Amino acid sequence: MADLQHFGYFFSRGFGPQAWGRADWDWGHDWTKPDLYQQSVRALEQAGMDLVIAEDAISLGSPATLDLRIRQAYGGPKHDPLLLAPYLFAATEHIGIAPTVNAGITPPYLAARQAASLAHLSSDRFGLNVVTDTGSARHVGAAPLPHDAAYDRAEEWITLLRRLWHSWGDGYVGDPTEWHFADGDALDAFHHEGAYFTAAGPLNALPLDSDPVVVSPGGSGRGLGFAGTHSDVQLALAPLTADAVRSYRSRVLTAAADAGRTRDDVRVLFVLKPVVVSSPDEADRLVAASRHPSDADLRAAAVAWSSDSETDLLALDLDAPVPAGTFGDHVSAGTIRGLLGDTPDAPLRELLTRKARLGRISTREGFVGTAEEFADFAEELGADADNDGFILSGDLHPAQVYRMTGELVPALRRRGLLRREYGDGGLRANLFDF
Ligand SMILES: Cc1cc2nc3c(=O)[nH]c(=O)nc-3n(C[C@H](O)[C@H](O)[C@H](O)COP(=O)(O)O)c2cc1C
Repeated sequence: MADLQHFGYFFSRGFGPQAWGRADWDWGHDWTKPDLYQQSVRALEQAGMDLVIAEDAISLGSPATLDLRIRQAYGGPKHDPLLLAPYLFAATEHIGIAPTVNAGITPPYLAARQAASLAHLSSDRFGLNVVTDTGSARHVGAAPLPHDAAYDRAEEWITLLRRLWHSWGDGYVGDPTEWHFADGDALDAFHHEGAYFTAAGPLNALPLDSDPVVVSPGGSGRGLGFAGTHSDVQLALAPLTADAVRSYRSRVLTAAADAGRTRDDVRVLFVLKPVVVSSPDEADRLVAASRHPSDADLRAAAVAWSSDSETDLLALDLDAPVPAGTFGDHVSAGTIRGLLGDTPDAPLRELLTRKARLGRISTREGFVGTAEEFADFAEELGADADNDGFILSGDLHPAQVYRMTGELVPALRRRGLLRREYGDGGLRANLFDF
């Protein structure tokens, strides 16, 4: 039997129109109502997932590219996943829920209080996915910060949240025989004036047995440093070869060691979007069909990348390289790299063709395969790269969840890679019990 790994789900479109543009839309769920998400998280809990992470952005993006962002609902609308979390907790017992919270948007006192309230309500199943996007600063009257300064601010933010969560010290007594609720003198009425925030303690929420779980997704040097220092889970995006996984893990674990933490204090979970099919022949057929994408396939890829890059790729010449200066300052370097790769001079048609092409998991060229082939792959990365586990990514829609996990869960369980039961300690225990 292989060692157990950790599995979770990234609700990658955020709290928006799940399945829009796909046949699953005709299941007729109303994406603005809780039932769709409650059904999905129940299925994911039955599947033994540690947690569900909800993507979010508070903005529809640059005013110049609003139509690109919403025409196919790639960039919005998005409702606030923090407010969806209580509905998901009410529908489940063990799985953790980690909505995205932007450290530049939600003031630290408010974030600490919301997180503490949700951690109590859910019996410690709450986590926060801390992001540093600065493009939406204008919506709250803040100045956008450069990349590294946004991480400086996020470090100050999370340090303040922890100070607030601990601001009752051992002042909570809770003794009804003496009607003695708490010792005010033990509370930390601190005043913080930092580079980015002014805030005062103590928090007016009851202390917690353990801090809410902190998730982070940033993949730059600063992002991995933040993960090593502050996070319980790194939502990792990297090529899924043993070498790349080992190298990514070691960068996070080195940062953890530098911060006085150990490899057992942080889980590095790699994002994976599997296309699980029922036979190797079917997988081969899908991959072969994608070798020569149709104009409609290229257009769909162009629409998706236009939204992600907030740049109208549909207006460009398909048979010429993307002209220098096409991407404005608002576009993330990671997104540009994701599209251009190592070939910035390739014609756009070739770039989009690559994006539309699929590959087989059995040859490690892509993510199309049978459940057994995925289980082989997960087992191999566990053995060869000491991988902690994976975050599956997709819409939070029951049809999509079952399509992805229906055959995968039994295959992973037969290998001993996926839990069959939960402990009782909430999200932190899900992540650190093994
Ligand atoms: C897998 C993954 C998920 C992310 N999810 C979000 C998100 O939900 N909301 C957001 O604003 N940014 C999200 N980001 C962006 C990061 O928070 C960060 O702003 C961006 O990656 C830039 O930081 P970096 O240069 O350290 O990667 C995500 C990034 C990755 C790789």
